[in-house]
Amino acid sequence: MGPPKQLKRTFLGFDLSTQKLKAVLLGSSLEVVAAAEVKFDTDLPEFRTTGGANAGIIKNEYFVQPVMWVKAMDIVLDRLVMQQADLSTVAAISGSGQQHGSLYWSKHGINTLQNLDSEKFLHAQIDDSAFVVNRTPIWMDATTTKQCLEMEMAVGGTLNMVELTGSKCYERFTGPQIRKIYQQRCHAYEEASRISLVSSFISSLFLGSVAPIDFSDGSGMNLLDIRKKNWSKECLNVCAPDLDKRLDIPVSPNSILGNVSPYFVERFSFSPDCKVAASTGDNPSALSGMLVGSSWLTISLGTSDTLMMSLKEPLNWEEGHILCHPTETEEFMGLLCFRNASLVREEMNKKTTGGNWDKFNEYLDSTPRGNFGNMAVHFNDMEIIPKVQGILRWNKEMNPSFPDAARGVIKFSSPQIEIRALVEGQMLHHRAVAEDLGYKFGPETQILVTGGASVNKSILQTIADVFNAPVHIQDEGYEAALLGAAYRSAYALYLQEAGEEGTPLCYRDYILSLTSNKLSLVCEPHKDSEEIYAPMLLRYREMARVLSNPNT
Ligand SMILES: Nc1ncnc2c1ncn2[C@@H]1O[C@H](COP(=O)(O)OP(=O)(O)O)[C@@H](O)[C@H]1O
Ligand SMILES: O=C(CO)[C@@H](O)[C@H](O)COP(=O)(O)O
Repeated sequence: MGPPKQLKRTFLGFDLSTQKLKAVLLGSSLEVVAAAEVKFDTDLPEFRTTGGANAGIIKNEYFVQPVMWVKAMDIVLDRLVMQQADLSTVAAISGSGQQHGSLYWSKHGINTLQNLDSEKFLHAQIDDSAFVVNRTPIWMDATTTKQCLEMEMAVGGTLNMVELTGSKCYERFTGPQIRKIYQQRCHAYEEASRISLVSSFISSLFLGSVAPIDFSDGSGMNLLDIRKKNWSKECLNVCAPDLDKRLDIPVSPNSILGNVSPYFVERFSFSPDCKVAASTGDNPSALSGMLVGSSWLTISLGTSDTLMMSLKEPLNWEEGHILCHPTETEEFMGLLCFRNASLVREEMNKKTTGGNWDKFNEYLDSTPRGNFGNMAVHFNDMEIIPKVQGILRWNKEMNPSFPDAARGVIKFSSPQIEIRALVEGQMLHHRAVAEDLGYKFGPETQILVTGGASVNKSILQTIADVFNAPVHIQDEGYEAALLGAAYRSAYALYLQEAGEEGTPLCYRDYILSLTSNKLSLVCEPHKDSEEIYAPMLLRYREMARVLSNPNT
């Protein structure tokens, strides 16, 4: 007799983020059984991405070809199989997707999705003709200022948009992006039978039909009423005509959407009973993968740097975002996203050390906290908060009464000082934005960091010092967004199986009852951190102001 069914169960999670598609297979104790990834720049060079994205000819325009993501799915599944991953044991699947990006399905594409031939690769079937927009906008795109203004004006102003959807209109949010396509490529909009987010696209592939959008990732569109957890008719109307049909009704991120499509049963031996759960955005998924209490601040250092926190009630933030919570579905999450993050650190690393992170850390560690008064703000691309672009360096004498130097013409005297000024400047920026929105850092603050750069202890130490709080990482060694996807699939299945009977455990209790994934304290702030960084926070704010208004 084989082991009981429960013991053989595994859970499959995907994270389709900016630079990679990652997959993880978790066993019944949520331990990692197999993992694989596909890096777009290097594994799929034919798509010519840099940092996972294609830059357009217009300033601040970024897109990808959706077929790249389909091809990546073919490869990542093959890589799992090569590791002897037994996909017949998968009980449920879910995904995490970079937020805000959108895909526009043609009628033909939907038909293909529903009738996949298991003898062929996905990308040989779901090809360019499956989408009516083949340069599909992703979160890095910031070309929709006009549409943002129009949408806000049509709902009665910025505050009304914030009150309704949890965010003012942001260029990368999906609503303004859809409106731009409707205005500039009216024919393509008309031909688009359905619109997916990157997250719901992952579920769609496995379901064999276009999956609904979950209301946590749906909160990143400027279209969802975050209190009602449904589309706001007002926002849909001011965005584009007949949008409700193209979006379908949003669902809870804890939903099971159906069984895996026959394609995966025939090609990869998935069980026909394997369930496909709703996928969600990578930041909500990261919060789901970080099993901490609501008082923790969580930080993801992915392509973007993001700060996330759980909130009982939605706040009316004029900057930043309030999203529906991905697991405690009556609650909310706060999200602050910063564009100038890993790619800026990476560029500095290339320039100063030829791309050697060990050397980068050696340089960072060789300079004192506070950097002898040298500070920098690096907004290489237009930052999200504040909406400013440019680089500014100040040494200790520099202040706003030296406007010429303030324009960033001076470079520091050594790579060591450059690197510390960059990393301290980024973290001061993140802290200042959070504080300015009312987030209180105090002796009780604890931070959990995830994302690609969370392996870097010297950056984590700078975070501990600038935020004056202990920094932890998860022991598992996999990123929280990816783990969160697999965890959520397990929970969605548990809820479905619990049915109407009894009171099911809440997400955190259920996941903690299965997993032994622990946190490790990696860095404590130095005793004099507040003394050093409190005045630098004030100086950072002044630098951001000067950068916004160079003539003042
Ligand atoms: N040792 C390191 N130190 C600092 N940053 C690192 C290190 N290793 C990887 N990274 C950064 O991690 C980023 C990728 O993070 P990841 O979370 O995988 O991105 P995404 O999820 O957005 O695709 C890279 O851009 C790289 O700069
Ligand atoms: O735009 C946002 C959040 O609002 C970004 O955080 C994207 O969700 C991309 O995430 P990463 O690939 O950087 O993890």
